[in-house]
Amino acid sequence: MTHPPKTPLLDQVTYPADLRKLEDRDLPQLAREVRDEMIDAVSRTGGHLGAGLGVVELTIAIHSVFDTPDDRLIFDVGHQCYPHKILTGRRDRIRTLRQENGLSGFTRRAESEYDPFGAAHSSTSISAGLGMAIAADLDKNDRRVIAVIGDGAMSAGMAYEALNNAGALDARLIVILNDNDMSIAPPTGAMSAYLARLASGRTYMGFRDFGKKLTAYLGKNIDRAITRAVEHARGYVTGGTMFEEMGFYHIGPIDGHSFDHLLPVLRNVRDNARGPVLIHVVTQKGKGYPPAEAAADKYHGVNKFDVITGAQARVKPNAPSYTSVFAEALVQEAALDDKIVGITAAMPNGTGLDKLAEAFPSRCFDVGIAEQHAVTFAAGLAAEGYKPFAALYSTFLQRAYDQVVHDVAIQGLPVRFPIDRAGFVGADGPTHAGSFDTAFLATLPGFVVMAAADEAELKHMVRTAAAYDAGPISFRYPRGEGVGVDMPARGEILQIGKGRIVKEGTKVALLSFGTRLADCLLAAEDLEAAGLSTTVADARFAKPLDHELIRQLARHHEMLITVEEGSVGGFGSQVMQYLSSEGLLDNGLKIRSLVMPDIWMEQAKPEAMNAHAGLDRAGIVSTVFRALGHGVAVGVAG
Ligand SMILES: Cc1ncc(C[n+]2csc(CCOP(=O)(O)OP(=O)(O)O)c2C)c(N)n1
Ligand SMILES: CC(=O)[C@@H](O)[C@H](O)COP(=O)(O)O
Ligand SMILES: [Mg+2]
Repeated sequence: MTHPPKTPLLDQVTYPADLRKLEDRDLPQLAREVRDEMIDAVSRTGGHLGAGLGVVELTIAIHSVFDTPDDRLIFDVGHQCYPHKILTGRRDRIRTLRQENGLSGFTRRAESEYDPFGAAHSSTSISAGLGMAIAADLDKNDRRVIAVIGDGAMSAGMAYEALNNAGALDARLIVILNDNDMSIAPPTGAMSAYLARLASGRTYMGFRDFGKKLTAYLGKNIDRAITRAVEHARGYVTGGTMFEEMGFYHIGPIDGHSFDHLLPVLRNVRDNARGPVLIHVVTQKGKGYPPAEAAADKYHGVNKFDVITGAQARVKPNAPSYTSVFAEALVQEAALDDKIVGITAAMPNGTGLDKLAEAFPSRCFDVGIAEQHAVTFAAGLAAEGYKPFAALYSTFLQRAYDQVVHDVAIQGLPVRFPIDRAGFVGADGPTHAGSFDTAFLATLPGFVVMAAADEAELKHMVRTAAAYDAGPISFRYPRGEGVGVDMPARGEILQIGKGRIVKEGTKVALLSFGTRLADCLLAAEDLEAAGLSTTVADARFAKPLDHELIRQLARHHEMLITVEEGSVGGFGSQVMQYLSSEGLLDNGLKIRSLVMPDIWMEQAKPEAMNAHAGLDRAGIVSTVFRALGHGVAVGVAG
């Protein structure tokens, strides 16, 4: 590998049509060059490396055999799509990955006609593919639809809902199961074990007999009912796979890095498949880059790195990450209370629950990519007197909302919800932003909804949640590092529903919910310098609200501004509801509610996103000036 890479063959390929002009014998070289290009690019941008390295040959083979973009190719999650982007007219922008105004780190319809469906949350590809396959049938169009889904993504219930429906509809859908025996962490669950048995139990098929068998099953002029009966009988004789029992013709396992395996199978399926087909390919996450192959996480998500050594750039943090503060606080409380248990949905490292698993392996559960199950599993534990901490990213908690309402809130079960990645997350963009959790939780009767203003507050909230058994309780905190405050040896138990005044003033009141407090304090300095005496308060709770604090701020200030890194409908809306219902808006109080803007904000650095949203120091100051009728507007705050 040279750096920057020499790519004479790839230089001839801008789109798949160029790729399809190459001979089969050229494709291994093309794969080497795509890999080199991708490693070089991600070494400069950071991003998801391991998954894409594992599907270089598969991506090339699919674009070589199928007539993309007319044949639809959908990647599940989409974090493995960098080779696909390099081969579909976006190589020239691949070094803008996940940056402001750059390429998305996932597939996006708005970005390319080669991305027929956006992704980022997992396990959606089969459903979307089925929709497109049925649309093709209704249009009497013979386009093919291919969904590439990983073994990790196959641990989510939605994938089975789709398989179940596809099998029944006998849809012409091609599902390629990319089995690299990895999720972000090593996979969990019975499905993973089943796939491992399939991958090891059934030797790679010889292609002569395979070709005859596949053509016999898939043959154009043989009545489908007969072939399905034959296939079903085969299942009884040879022990059909779960996929076959669900109506799919199951092919594989085949070697997902061998063009000698991939090309004949894909061509045969392209030319003969009449019903749903599942092709089981076995690949290696991180393939072709030794530092990734050797890493426990296969370089799933990496910072910028040195291509030669694989050493990732590490910025020395000024303060511990919120995730590490949560994890350490939880382990500390779990050591004192054996009813505390942790649940993660395939994100042990991302949520920090790997630390709980190390300390108390029998009290930490990785349920796979199964957020709905995670929440109701936690509810079951709570029903039996345990104290479950279901740690989910804000964006992924969205997937389990009905479970939160129906299984936890209505029953008033004391499930604890540590909500990580709350607010803007930066490089992952709108699909991963933690925008809505306050809005969708604070509307639920009986829910306690907290937000940590800094890492010390987070430690208090972990202790408070551990001690709170009266019903469901959540606490949100952002991606990244804290602000560098002094840390208590152990968190304190906060009084439920009580906020705190951080700075006394008389004219303007800034009421913060969450980590925007730091910017509120800086804005207060600027406002004081402009002669505006400013109070800063930390609400701590969006539910129950601190009515006494809010009344005091409303009655003794000319202006009240709420600030939160969340969508409209959250904390500020709760405060407005209270103020209006109490008649506290009837005496001319100037009020503004600063929230994340009502747009899908594309990826950028989180601080830039907060500035664009008017949620930073300058945006808060300009809002006050505008509301008081003087000064210039800064930022785009609405
Ligand atoms: C609903 C949801 N939960 C969690 C995640 C986080 N996540 C991203 S990729 C991934 C693992 C995917 O594993 P697999 O499908 O096997 O793909 P691989 O990385 O192995 O190629 C997870 C858990 C997500 N994207 N969506
Ligand atoms: C693809 C995916 O969904 C995860 O890898 C996600 O990008 C992780 O986000 P963090 O980097 O914030 O842990
Ligand atoms: Mg995998």
